[in-house]
Amino acid sequence: MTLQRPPVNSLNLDLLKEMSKSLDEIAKNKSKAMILTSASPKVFSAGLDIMEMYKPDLKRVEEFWTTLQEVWFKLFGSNFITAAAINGHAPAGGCLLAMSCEYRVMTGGNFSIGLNETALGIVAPNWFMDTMTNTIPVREAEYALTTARMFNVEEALKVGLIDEVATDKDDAIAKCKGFIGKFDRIPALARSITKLKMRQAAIKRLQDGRREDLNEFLQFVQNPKIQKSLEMYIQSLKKKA
Ligand SMILES: CCCCCCC/C=C/C(=O)SCCNC(=O)CCNC(=O)[C@H](O)C(C)(C)COP(=O)(O)OP(=O)(O)OC[C@H]1O[C@@H](n2cnc3c(N)ncnc32)[C@H](O)[C@@H]1OP(=O)(O)O
Repeated sequence: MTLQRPPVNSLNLDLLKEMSKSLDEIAKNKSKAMILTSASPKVFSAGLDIMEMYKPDLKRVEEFWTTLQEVWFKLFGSNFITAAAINGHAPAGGCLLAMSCEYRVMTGGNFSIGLNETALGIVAPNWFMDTMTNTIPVREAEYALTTARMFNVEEALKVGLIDEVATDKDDAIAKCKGFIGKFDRIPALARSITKLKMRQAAIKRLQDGRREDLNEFLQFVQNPKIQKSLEMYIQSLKKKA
């Protein structure tokens, strides 16, 4: 699955809906595995489209959040094998997508990956945190989340946020295929049940608290202080350009 929403693959409602549909198709056509990557040469995904959260239309932003939850359920909780060929920056929601896969290969270069929400004055939801603690040790996750740490490729490898480094996108995809090939001699049902058991607690937590998570998000997004933080962050992104 190749993300292709220039310039930075930010996740707006339309892209999330497309991803949700594609994940359904992959599950339905009984594909063995999926590799998630990006058509951009330098950005895997810039995370959630901040413009969806800035001065939002309430009905749309509610659909935006529930679709994001759905994409996470379908990706994190998929039966099929998932790997991410991370060929560029992967902040926040971009990092979430990568961490929701079972294996991550990142191309070397001046790219960064991490959950930087606190830098925007916002708090990553519990299920973002759960996805991170499913990937790297809890202590490292707490430190990274509170400090909005963006890891460079070497640091990400060292902490276990990524599994391998690749020279370029083709190499990243080849390495993802290498990971997928490891399951050739493992019975598929045993593999997928094991994966889902390992992920069950995080999945159940969001299933049980889905409405509460949405309400919390809706409150956040209507909070004037959060809106101010988002406005300042958008300005800083524009100034950079
Ligand atoms: C309100 C309650 C919230 C509850 C919790 C929500 C959890 C949130 C999760 C998230 O994912 S929030 C999004 C966090 N993402 C970021 O902080 C990434 C910001 N972007 C960047 O750091 C950089 O753009 C990049 C990804 C490193 C790429 O850099 P590059 O130099 O290649 O591109 P830019 O010139 O910076 O950007 C081009 C263009 O795109 C706009 N843009 C960038 N990121 C986003 C984004 N996430 N959403 C919307 N738009 C984005 C950027 O402003 C530029 O626009 P123009 O100036 O061309 O108009």
